[in-house]
Amino acid sequence: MRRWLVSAGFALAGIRYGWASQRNFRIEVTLGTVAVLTAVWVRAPLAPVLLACGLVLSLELLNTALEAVVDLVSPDRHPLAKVAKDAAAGAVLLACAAAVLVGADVLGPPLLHRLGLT
Ligand SMILES: Nc1ncnc2c1ncn2[C@@H]1O[C@H](COP(=O)(O)OP(=O)(O)OP(=O)(O)O)[C@@H](O)[C@H]1O
Repeated sequence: MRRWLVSAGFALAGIRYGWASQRNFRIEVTLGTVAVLTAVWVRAPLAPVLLACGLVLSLELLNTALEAVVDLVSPDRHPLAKVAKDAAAGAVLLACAAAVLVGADVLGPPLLHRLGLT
């Protein structure tokens, strides 16, 4: 149990670093919070919204980790460093696009109904 708590502490430190250093991570946390609160408000299913948020935030942290490793091993510019960073950024972009589609599909209809637009 103590070892698990120590590991969880390191993991939380990683999340704190992401929050402190990555503007995109802060934006995604904010948008995710808005999406979850909206889902609660319009009584939409929470699971797909939470999964989409988790996917985006997890990939953003992995992207941050990969950027740190690339900067460590390849401080000078290198084509493979570019491939690694661009691919990781592409993964985040794909997850964000999927999250927007999930949000529109899950939150859109009940939100329009709640606002009296349908
Ligand atoms: N060592 C490198 N070699 C080659 N290209 C690089 C290298 N470092 C960065 N790049 C290029 O510059 C882009 C931006 O890299 P950078 O490390 O500034 O990340 P970023 O997208 O600004 O992320 P963040 O703002 O989260 O730090 C990369 O996607 C890549 O195309």
